[in-house]
Amino acid sequence: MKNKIRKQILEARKALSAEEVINKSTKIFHRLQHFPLYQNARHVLAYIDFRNEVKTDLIIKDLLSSKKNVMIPVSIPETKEMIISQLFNPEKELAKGAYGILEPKKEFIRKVSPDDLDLILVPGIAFDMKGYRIGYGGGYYDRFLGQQIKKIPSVALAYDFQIIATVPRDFFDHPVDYIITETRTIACNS
Ligand SMILES: Nc1nc2c(c(=O)[nH]1)N(C=O)[C@@H](CNc1ccc(C(=O)N[C@@H](CCC(=O)O)C(=O)O)cc1)CN2
Ligand SMILES: Nc1ncnc2c1ncn2[C@@H]1O[C@H](COP(=O)(O)OP(=O)(O)OP(=O)(O)O)[C@@H](O)[C@H]1O
Repeated sequence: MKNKIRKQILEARKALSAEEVINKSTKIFHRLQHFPLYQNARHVLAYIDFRNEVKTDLIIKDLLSSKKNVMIPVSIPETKEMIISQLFNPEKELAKGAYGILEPKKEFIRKVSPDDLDLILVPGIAFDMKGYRIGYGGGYYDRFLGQQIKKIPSVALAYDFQIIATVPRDFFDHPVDYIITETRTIACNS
């Protein structure tokens, strides 16, 4: 079931033009900028978008220019775990890593404890209103969110068409707290 939904939504996302991706991502960025959790956050886990995901370049620039701490995930395919690394200069520090996603080059990996974060921005393929999520199937974010000692607020960034009626739930799934799309901000309070 998750596989079928994944395939369907990925097809729709693939069909977006570069212009649509930029327009929608810019709207999502502006909504995020008005969001108090974002305004007050000092340590933010972002992600580096790939394959037509909601773009994060404006967000990362905004955070860095506000002297905030930006972290990004580094995937470890062997264990399907991710470590998080602080990013200072996206132009200089990144190169293609696992799955073709941009990651810090070895010399720029600056490992940070997940407990030092105060906001997590979550990528994904499909979400429901309760915050349940379908990703690429690696379980990276489920493992990561399950690892936390204290609960850190999480905000998914998604296009409207990525919100579906219900995402099938597994015992290891961790719902996100909010979803921001180009037209709405959803509080999942599940
Ligand atoms: N931008 C971004 N970064 C992210 C994620 C994400 O969804 N988006 N992840 C969120 O979890 C993690 C990476 N997870 C991924 C898991 C699988 C595949 C993938 O391409 N899988 C192949 C099949 C397996 C393989 O090639 O080994 C596929 O889908 O065809 C990509 C990313 C960490 N970083
Ligand atoms: N906390 C966990 N401990 C062990 N295995 C887990 C955990 N979370 C998820 N898994 C495993 O990871 C696999 C992927 O789960 P799922 O399809 O829900 O991933 P996803 O949320 O779509 O992927 P991603 O988080 O990488 O975007 C499942 O086979 C599941 O058994």
